[in-house]
Amino acid sequence: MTEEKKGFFQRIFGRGGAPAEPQPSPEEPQQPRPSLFEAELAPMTPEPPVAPPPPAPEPEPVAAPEPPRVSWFQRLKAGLSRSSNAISQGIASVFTKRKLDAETLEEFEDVLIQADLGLPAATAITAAIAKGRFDKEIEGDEVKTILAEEVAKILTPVAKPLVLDPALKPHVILVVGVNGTGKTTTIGKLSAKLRAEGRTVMLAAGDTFRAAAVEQLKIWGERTGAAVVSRAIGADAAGLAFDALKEAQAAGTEVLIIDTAGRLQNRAELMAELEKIIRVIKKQDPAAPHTVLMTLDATTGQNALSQVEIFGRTAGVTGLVMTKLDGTARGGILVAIAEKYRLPIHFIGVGEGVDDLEPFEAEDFARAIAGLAG
Ligand SMILES: Nc1nc2c(ncn2[C@@H]2O[C@H](COP(=O)(O)OP(=O)(O)OP(=O)(O)O)[C@@H](O)[C@H]2O)c(=O)[nH]1
Repeated sequence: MTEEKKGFFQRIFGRGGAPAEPQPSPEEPQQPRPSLFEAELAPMTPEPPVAPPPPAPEPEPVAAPEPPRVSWFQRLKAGLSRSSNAISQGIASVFTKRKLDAETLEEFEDVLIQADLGLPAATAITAAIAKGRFDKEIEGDEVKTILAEEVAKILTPVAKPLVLDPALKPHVILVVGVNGTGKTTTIGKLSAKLRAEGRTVMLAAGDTFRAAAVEQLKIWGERTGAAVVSRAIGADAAGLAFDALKEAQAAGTEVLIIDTAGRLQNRAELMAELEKIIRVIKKQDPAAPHTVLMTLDATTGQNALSQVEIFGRTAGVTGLVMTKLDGTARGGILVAIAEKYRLPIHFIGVGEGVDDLEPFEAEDFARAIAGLAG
């Protein structure tokens, strides 16, 4: 993890936001806290000193420190441990010889492919390891460092903040993705961030198939102070999106986030419905949706590639959010996706809570997947 992380909002929205929460620093010496009791009894005018001086106040009992919340990097690292363990074990079993040779490199390439990084990335990383080191001694830790550097090279160009245009009222964000990938939860988290920044937000419950999804969005709306537009179950999702945009325009809302029903990318009729939603939104504002966010479940392996391919083509995805990176993620796939599609990755989800959405940081991710400390 980078030593000094910029403020969340600065990084994601490119302007000043809520100040970062003060972090507890256990090493710092405790400043003696002024006693409230003494302050209340302090005389208004100084009195002549009275001997003997009062005994020193009893030290205040120090409350037991609250157990620190697991940092998002620790959760990311734990979430990626399935991938990083497989890679670490692969490195330990492959780099057993004293000198680096072609067989070792080939076996290492296989380890990376098994970890979902994809052939082009695996080849590039293996070539970087071979460069200048062929027939020389190499340690596992050196391999990990090079791996992290090479993964960071692939991910850095796509680690981009989500930029909202403040001139738009509203800036329309359409959220798409396969069932259960975390669309509604991500919308709730995003809404919370935007509201904390003081922006007005409207949520459109475009998953008109599932009553539970509409309810879930309403709860997020209530929790985050965002208006929610919904219709009866079974209503036309495109019509709802159209109405929501009209309402947001009339109200001068700054950000409209439209939820959509989850759909498998190979269901042509559902993908056609998504196209219709976009067509109808464009009737109201030809430039909208300004952002098409796609959620990807990090526990999915290779299938994520075809999800990005087809949603990208059908819905014009402009950026990705990788969710569930706190679980048993198959993080390598993100490297393959970045290498192949070069779509911006705006955020990662590291839990189900409202604060568990973080800007995507290429270097942190690269170090975590290589099994290095943050
Ligand atoms: N651990 C973890 N769970 C998450 C994260 N994001 C979402 N979830 C959980 O994943 C499940 C599905 O999330 P939803 O937000 O309902 O997903 P969806 O894409 O809206 O689902 P559909 O409407 O069925 O398509 C819920 O149980 C969420 O709490 C995350 O970053 N980490």
